[in-house]
Amino acid sequence: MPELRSAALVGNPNAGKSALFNALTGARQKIANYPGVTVERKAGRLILPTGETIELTDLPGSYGLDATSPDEEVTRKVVLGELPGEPAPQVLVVVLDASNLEQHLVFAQEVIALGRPTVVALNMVDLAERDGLVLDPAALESALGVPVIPTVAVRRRGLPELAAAIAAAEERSAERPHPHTTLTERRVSAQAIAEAAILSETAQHRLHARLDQFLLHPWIGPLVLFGLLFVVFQAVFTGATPFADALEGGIAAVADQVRASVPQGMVRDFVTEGVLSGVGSVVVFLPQIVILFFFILAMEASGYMARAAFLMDRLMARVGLSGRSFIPLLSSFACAIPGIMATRSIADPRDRLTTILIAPLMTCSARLPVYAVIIAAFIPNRAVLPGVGLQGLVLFGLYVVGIVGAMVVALVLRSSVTKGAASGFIMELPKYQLPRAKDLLLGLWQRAWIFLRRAGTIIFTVTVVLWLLLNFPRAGEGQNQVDASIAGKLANGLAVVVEPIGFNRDIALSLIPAMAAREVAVASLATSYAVAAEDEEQAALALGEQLRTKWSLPTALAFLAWFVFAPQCMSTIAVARRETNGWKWPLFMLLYLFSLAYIFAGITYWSAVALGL
Ligand SMILES: Nc1nc2c(ncn2[C@@H]2O[C@H](COP(=O)(O)OP(=O)(O)OP(=O)(O)O)[C@@H](O)[C@H]2O)c(=O)[nH]1
Ligand SMILES: [Mg+2]
Repeated sequence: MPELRSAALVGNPNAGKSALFNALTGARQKIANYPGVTVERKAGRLILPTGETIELTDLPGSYGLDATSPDEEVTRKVVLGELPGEPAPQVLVVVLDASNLEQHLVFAQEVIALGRPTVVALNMVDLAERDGLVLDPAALESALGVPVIPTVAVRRRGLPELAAAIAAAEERSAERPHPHTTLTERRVSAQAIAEAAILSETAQHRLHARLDQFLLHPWIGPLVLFGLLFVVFQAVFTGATPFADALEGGIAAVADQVRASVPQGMVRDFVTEGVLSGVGSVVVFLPQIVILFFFILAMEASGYMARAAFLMDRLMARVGLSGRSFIPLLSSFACAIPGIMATRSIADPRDRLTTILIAPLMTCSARLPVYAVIIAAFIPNRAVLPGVGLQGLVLFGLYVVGIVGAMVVALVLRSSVTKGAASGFIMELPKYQLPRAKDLLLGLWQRAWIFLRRAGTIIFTVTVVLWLLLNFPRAGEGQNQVDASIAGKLANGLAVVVEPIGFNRDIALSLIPAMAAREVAVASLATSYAVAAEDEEQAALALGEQLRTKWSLPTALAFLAWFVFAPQCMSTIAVARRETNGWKWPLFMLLYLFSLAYIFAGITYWSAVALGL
């Protein structure tokens, strides 16, 4: 074989390819316990025991080389070397889930039959042992005709052996011509090979089977899911409050320090009004973000997420979608961008388009600061039932409105622009696993970092620009600075449009910069109130107190309703353009979401006024 330069990890979804990739290359690709996590190929550097460095590619999971979804197509093209200018990887590393051998052998045989240098990583042997399976790698090796290396990716077991086997992988096609086999033939032989490789099996599946009976029960299951989500939103409020208060106090103390030590003038105003009030008002939501992601990551790692998709399948079928759409939609709770990317695992193009179009309706974590600031200011912090706070309940309600909105929109789209029947849904349920503390902490750290980086880059930049636009031209004697500024004048124009739905000029002012990212709405409200403040004492007031004195309850509620729908995120539009190959659908998305935002904010405002709130 010519000098070894490249290898790729192939196998069924959820076999642990990305976990192996991370362990072998030191990368930090997302891993989670459900199929369809990786949707793009990703390359990294692997150093072999021989000292050579090769390029290792992580691929999306696949069930076969003739699969049709966009992510599986990537796998096929890379494996077969169909990408222009990119030769096929020299060594194929087939990753098998040892606890799910028979099923994973079906695709493995297809890859091995290509006759290329191949190594099998028999991964998750720890789970197989846990389930009472004793395997014989040697039997598997002789049945498959390629080296088989037992591994535990998450505990780094078997990695040096795997790397050595990659280095030693041999050219095989000449000696072992494989006839083309059909899927049925491969299924039959998969069963035979698995049987021969399994030395003994004790019935230890019982606990998990019982757990599934309970969690997948037609009506207990949804109840548990609903209850769980409910707990999450309660925790986001109650758990975060002390930390958020401490952060807020810290930022206020820094602002006081700046006021005391920097002489009065533009520099001081810039730091206190622009940076500390503006960016600081977003950063205080870090504890909420961390708590939300703690639950999301734990659900992903434990294997519960895929069960939730299974439970939702029936509901999704009613609106013309399948459980396949559930995972992209669920990812959209973090951010619509990975959510829209995750739709690549949906084979049916119309299912996929519908899912892309409704993904922005899922409440992404960027909305959390907006919701939380309004809820904390306007919704009394009292218990409706023992242990059930009103604030958490309202937050939960906002998430539900987003979900219901998405379902209604899906129903309408599926009977008009993306007309068609729901496609079937099959997804394998992953094994239950206890989330590993290290993975959880790493995941939380990554999410916290993403949040802080946004605050330091995009939110900071937009807030600085806004602060400049708010401060120039300077106000004359007796005139308010915001009224005199460029930003104030621009906002006056937009205010005419949004006044009918109960929005004031301050809100109009925050909506334009918030197109960059939703959290900017909070930062720009805080900055504009700090700039508009008559004196230092007023400027130092927390945003919540400013809102309470300046907004009516109907206005605050209309603002919440607006943010359930409004597509205020440039990056989402950009990703939708890339994933749908054109401007048509992102423009459609902008139009329908802004219309819904306007209509629902208006309905909310006028209903609240009519109710005398
Ligand atoms: N116990 C155990 N868990 C593992 C092992 N390898 C991976 N996992 C877990 O299995 C789950 C799936 O791992 P991934 O690496 O995301 O799987 P993948 O093959 O990349 O999946 P797709 O990207 O969806 O194709 C994760 O929860 C991992 O933590 C292993 O050897 N033992
Ligand atoms: Mg993966």
